[in-house]
Amino acid sequence: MTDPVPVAVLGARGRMGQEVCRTVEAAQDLTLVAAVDIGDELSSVADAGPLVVIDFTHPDVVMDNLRFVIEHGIHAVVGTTGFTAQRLDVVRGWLAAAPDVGVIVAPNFGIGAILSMRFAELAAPHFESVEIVELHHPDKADAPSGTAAATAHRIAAARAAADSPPIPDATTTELAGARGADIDGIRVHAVRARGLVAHQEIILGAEGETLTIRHDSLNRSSFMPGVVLATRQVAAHPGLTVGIDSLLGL
Ligand SMILES: NC(=O)C1=CN([C@@H]2O[C@H](COP(=O)(O)OP(=O)(O)OC[C@H]3O[C@@H](n4cnc5c(N)ncnc54)[C@H](OP(=O)(O)O)[C@@H]3O)[C@@H](O)[C@H]2O)C=CC1
Ligand SMILES: O=C(O)C1=N[C@H](C(=O)O)C[C@H](O)C1
Repeated sequence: MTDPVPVAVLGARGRMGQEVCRTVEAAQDLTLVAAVDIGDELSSVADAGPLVVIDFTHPDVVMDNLRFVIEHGIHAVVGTTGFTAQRLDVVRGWLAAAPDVGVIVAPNFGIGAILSMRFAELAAPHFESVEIVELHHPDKADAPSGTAAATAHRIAAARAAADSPPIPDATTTELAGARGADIDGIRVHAVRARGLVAHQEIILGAEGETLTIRHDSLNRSSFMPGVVLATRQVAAHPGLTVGIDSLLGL
């Protein structure tokens, strides 16, 4: 039997971090060597000797964390949101100097959420209209969600590849925000309400029919199979991997 993979968790006292620590401790092939949160020294992560760092912190700090981890030759599984195309390019730049290091950045590790994004991408060119509604707990720092932004980018790319016409919208008078955010021409609406965890609807419309693709994360255990899969595989995937679709064969 091989030794368990040493894992450190950043954001360990947070909602996701606590769930990830419990999951790592319960997995026979993984071992938790550091659980770090705000106020702890990042150097304690390197001192603990992890093969993989899992980051669920905050969009404002995740880039500093990633640079530290990559510079120390540690693989990273990142669930923290806030990754723009520019940020991903910066990560690729750091990885160019550390070609053996693997980094997986995924806006959503829930298998159902990942599938729903794929379904939306497939459906979008076949419908005149498409809008996204994401619904989350009110303690969430970022809006719209990373998942919604990624879904919008993928839908827009699929529509562009299919030469889809612009989405119809006759709005000429608007209270700011009423039509949501515009991400690559796709309208994204964010709802925050106590009791919710993480939910998303992609509403597609054509003459005489609508299709609604809905995903619900009812608790944070929904993200754990994807996090564990990425943690097990990241060392075998040097460079930057965005999303875990490829690990799932999608
Ligand atoms: N990819 C996915 O599948 C998922 C992604 N997420 C994303 O993960 C991130 C975290 O979400 P969630 O757990 O709900 O948020 P929380 O606020 O509950 O947890 C974040 C934790 O990170 C801590 N933290 C802040 N700065 C640092 C730092 N510099 N070093 C170490 N820890 C730090 C926070 O401390 P403090 O509270 O004191 O600031 C907090 O304990 C968000 O970006 C969220 O969108 C969430 C769910 C699933
Ligand atoms: O903050 C959350 O809770 C979540 N964040 C991720 C996102 O912004 O997409 C993933 C999931 O929606 C839960």
